Amino acid sequence: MKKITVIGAGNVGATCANVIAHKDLTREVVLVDIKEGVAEGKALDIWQTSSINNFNTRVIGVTNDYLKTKGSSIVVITSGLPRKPGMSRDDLIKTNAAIVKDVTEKVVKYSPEAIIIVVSNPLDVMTYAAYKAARKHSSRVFGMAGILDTGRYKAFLAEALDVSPKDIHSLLLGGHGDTMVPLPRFTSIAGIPVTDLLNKEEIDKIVERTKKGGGELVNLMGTSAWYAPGAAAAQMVEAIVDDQKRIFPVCALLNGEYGLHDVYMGVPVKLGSRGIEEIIELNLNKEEKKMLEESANSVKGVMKVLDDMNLFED
Ligand SMILES: NC(=O)c1ccc[n+]([C@@H]2O[C@H](COP(=O)([O-])OP(=O)(O)OC[C@H]3O[C@@H](n4cnc5c(N)ncnc54)[C@H](O)[C@@H]3O)[C@@H](O)[C@H]2O)c1
Ligand SMILES: O=C(O)C[C@H](O)C(=O)O
Repeated sequence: MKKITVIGAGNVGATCANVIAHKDLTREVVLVDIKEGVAEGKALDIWQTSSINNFNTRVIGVTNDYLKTKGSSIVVITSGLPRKPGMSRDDLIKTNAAIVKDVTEKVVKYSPEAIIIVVSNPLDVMTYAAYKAARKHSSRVFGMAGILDTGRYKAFLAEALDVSPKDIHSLLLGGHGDTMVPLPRFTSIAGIPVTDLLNKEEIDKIVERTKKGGGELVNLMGTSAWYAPGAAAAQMVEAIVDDQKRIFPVCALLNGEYGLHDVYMGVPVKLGSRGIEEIIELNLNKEEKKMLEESANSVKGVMKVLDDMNLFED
């Protein structure tokens, strides 16, 4: 049985631990937070739903006690500030980079073999920071955003078409920001191309709403989303625990794929027990390539801010 740790017991971390427990993937989930009592309380609350929701997974909460995370196979990092209305995800970099570096070093000390899934924002650059801090192969350090972003895209499409979201398949590339690249050309409803079912104007409207999907929720709630993000990270955990070889858009380190180097961004990957087992390269048209390049430039701009912070030796 694999031990799973979730760092950060706030909105996303607690939701993720809760969904993992409901899936009954493992015996033990450790939830860690820096705030005294928060992880302990939420873990106990989740555990007390076990007889109601019919699962065995024991969720244990700890305050900053990494010894309890020892030997974890998978660690999800959600610690860090969420944005407020008027902020971009990139505005979080200074605070969250220091947090992500610190927690990753502690995680790796006690669980050197762990696969790390980063959720903290700005996602692509925080995943890069975790990769630098973890000093392990990039197939074992990656980020969650694409499942969330395609989840939003599918929800909007399901509503527009009045069909089940379960029948919608789609892909998305790029950074987890307003330059993300949803791909209508790779979107189908039970195999039927979406372009046969909706006109360009209707699709464009849904693509634009998807790109700003995080901000829409921040404006509604005063903080960012958690149900879909927590469930999306749990779906990645499930694919790894069960060696499912699922194809998901995941924030991965690119080393030449899509003509990009040394940058973390969303691309389709095969996810299994070894982490990222393959990065899938799509045959993009000129317009899609241009949008991906723009997205990469935007992520690189934020990487420069991280570099200037001099948190890492090399
Ligand atoms: N990748 C995505 O798609 C996605 C989606 C949603 C949220 N996020 C990001 O996830 C992060 C968490 O969001 P949230 O809504 O759960 O925020 P939150 O404020 O509800 O929770 C964050 C938690 O992290 C804890 N924390 C802070 N520093 C810590 C440390 N050093 N060690 C352990 N715990 C620490 C806080 O005490 C808090 O409980 C944010 O950065 C947010 O932007 C990313
Ligand atoms: O939008 C945010 O700040 C949080 C997250 O990245 C999201 O897309 O919900």
